[in-house]
Amino acid sequence: MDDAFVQAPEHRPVSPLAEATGVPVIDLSPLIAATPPSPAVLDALVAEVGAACREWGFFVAVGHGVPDATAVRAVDAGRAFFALPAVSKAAVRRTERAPLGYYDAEHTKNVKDWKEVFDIFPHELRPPAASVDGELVFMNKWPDDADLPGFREVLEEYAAAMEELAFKVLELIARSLNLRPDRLHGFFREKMTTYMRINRYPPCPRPDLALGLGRHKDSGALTILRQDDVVAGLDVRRRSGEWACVRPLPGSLVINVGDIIQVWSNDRYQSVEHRASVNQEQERFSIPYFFNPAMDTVVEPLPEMVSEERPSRYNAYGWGEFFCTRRRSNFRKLPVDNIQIDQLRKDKIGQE
Ligand SMILES: O=C(O)CCC(=O)C(=O)O
Ligand SMILES: [Fe+2]
Repeated sequence: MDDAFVQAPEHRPVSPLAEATGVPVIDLSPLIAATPPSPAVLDALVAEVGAACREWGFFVAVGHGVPDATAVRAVDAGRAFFALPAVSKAAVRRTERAPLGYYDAEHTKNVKDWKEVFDIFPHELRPPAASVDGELVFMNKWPDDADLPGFREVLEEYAAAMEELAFKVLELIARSLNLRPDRLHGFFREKMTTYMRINRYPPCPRPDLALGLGRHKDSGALTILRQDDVVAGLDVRRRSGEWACVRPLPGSLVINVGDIIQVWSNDRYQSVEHRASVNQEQERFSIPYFFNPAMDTVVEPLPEMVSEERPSRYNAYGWGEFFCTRRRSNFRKLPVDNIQIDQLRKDKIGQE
């Protein structure tokens, strides 16, 4: 196996993984019922979501209202895309300037991931007419409709369902932090940098040495992940340092808070490390939806989350620059690791 894929010994998959995951399973069905939930039911749901974000940074959502058929069509569309001949995939390959589309050489913490991906922006960002040199172009690259009829429509339908759910979860999170229900919505109204990805992790001859996706924290606000219904692979890092496998639960969606919610909440909620393991026998598919704010968002602890007893723990940073730097660096192996959110901490605790 190519050395580029080999993880440092301390980050190689360990076996056996923690048996029971313990990641909370939360039933969101009160949110999608024909009649709005009673205050008591809503309060109970908000408390559950708050506890999961505080203690795990992750939860598994059921009763989320996204029709299974919509998700299954999206996974099948992904499967068909990756099965296309290399030349068709190369036609929509990501470039340094236009970082959406197909890619098979992403690195996480400078080690190559055992995967191929296809990325779209559900709301494309058209470059301004007088585009600055080097500015990234977030326009989708769709495969030829003759190769893959209906591909685009299926993914757009799935992305629309994700967006609807993302705003509902955002409201639950705002409520759980004692904020106005729509307090966070404004960050996502215009020019949002939300993107959706289809991951394919091929079978790997040395799953003990490589990872489908190296350990990382999601840098955006929220991630909603449709895992493979059958093939396990998502591992979440516990405070103990142990990796726990989030076993597939058909029809569920795995939701986690990213670095931005950690910062907005001034550390009340945590963005937790996770990774994708691979195996020798079966390919695995997953579809993360990264719900990210507008390009011009300045991320810092919300004033409501800061007090004399709990001063702001982070320096403000420009999300657009952070995001674009990441997209650029994913393009190739760098001599240093990417900037991590902990480097923006005022106290630098936990800095790697
Ligand atoms: O494929 C998975 O299970 C995890 C994907 C993920 O964490 C990511 O793409 O950021
Ligand atoms: Fe992730």
